[in-house]
Amino acid sequence: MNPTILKLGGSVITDKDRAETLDGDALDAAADAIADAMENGSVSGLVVVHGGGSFGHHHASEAGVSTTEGTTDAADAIAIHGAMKTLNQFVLSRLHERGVPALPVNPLSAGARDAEGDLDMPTGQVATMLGEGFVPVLHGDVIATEGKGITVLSGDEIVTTAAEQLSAGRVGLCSTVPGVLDTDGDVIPEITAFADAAGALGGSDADADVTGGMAAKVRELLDLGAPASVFGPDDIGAFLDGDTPGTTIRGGD
Ligand SMILES: Nc1ncnc2c1ncn2[C@@H]1O[C@H](COP(=O)(O)OP(=O)(O)OP(=O)(O)O)[C@@H](O)[C@H]1O
Ligand SMILES: C=C(C)CCOP(=O)(O)O
Repeated sequence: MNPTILKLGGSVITDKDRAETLDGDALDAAADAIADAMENGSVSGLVVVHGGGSFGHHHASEAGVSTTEGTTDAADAIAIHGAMKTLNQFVLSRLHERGVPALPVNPLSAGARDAEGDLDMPTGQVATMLGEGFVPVLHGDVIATEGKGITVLSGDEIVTTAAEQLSAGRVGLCSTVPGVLDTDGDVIPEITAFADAAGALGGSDADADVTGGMAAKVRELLDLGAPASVFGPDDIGAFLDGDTPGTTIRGGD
């Protein structure tokens, strides 16, 4: 099976400017699109990953923790991780309400980074869940990091790692924007090098973002040996049905 990996941006399913605030309507719409695609057979194996939005980013920002800055304070780690599990529970419930057999996978308990920052995240449990017909739902999290305590692991990094290890057939990242935008605000159809969009690329509009917004997303996806789509919330259904909405990012093989 070559599963489809779909990331729901934290900025889509939460109000990123207000701490621990869900965007229930946006999450319902995303869950509807996923349930419809499962029901009509457009996707067989699906892995969902969601970002932090105002749950993870708010607590990480308060604690001064990012993908590179760590902490050895267990209370800070649990504040960030606990908020992500709360958001994960919301995502699971909305999927369950629609009959999607979603199961949680918490990265803190499943992986680590070495002193060079390289991520080791085994995905055997995800593959077995897929084989048994479940929809694994992973999320951005904190992760033990050699020499730094814990650091933040972004949902985007989980997407690229899982895509490689599971030989994903399709990879899609849903954010608040309809794709990667150029300096005129138009969607760039295809990016094959960072220079294609560098002039327009920035971080997230949200003050509390600790993982680098669109610029970090594009860098991450260029490292992936398979094409990935970046699109907005209205295009989740189209992506799951096999279209390539928004921006296609093609890195080297
Ligand atoms: N050139 C660009 N094109 C599109 N978005 C851009 C660009 N430059 C900066 N951005 C910002 O990047 C944001 C997307 O990154 P962000 O990290 O917020 O995404 P997300 O994955 O949806 O959320 P989260 O990180 O919480 O999961 C957009 O909402 C926009 O504010
Ligand atoms: C802030 C935390 C804990 C996760 C961040 O994941 P992202 O929103 O995908 O960048």
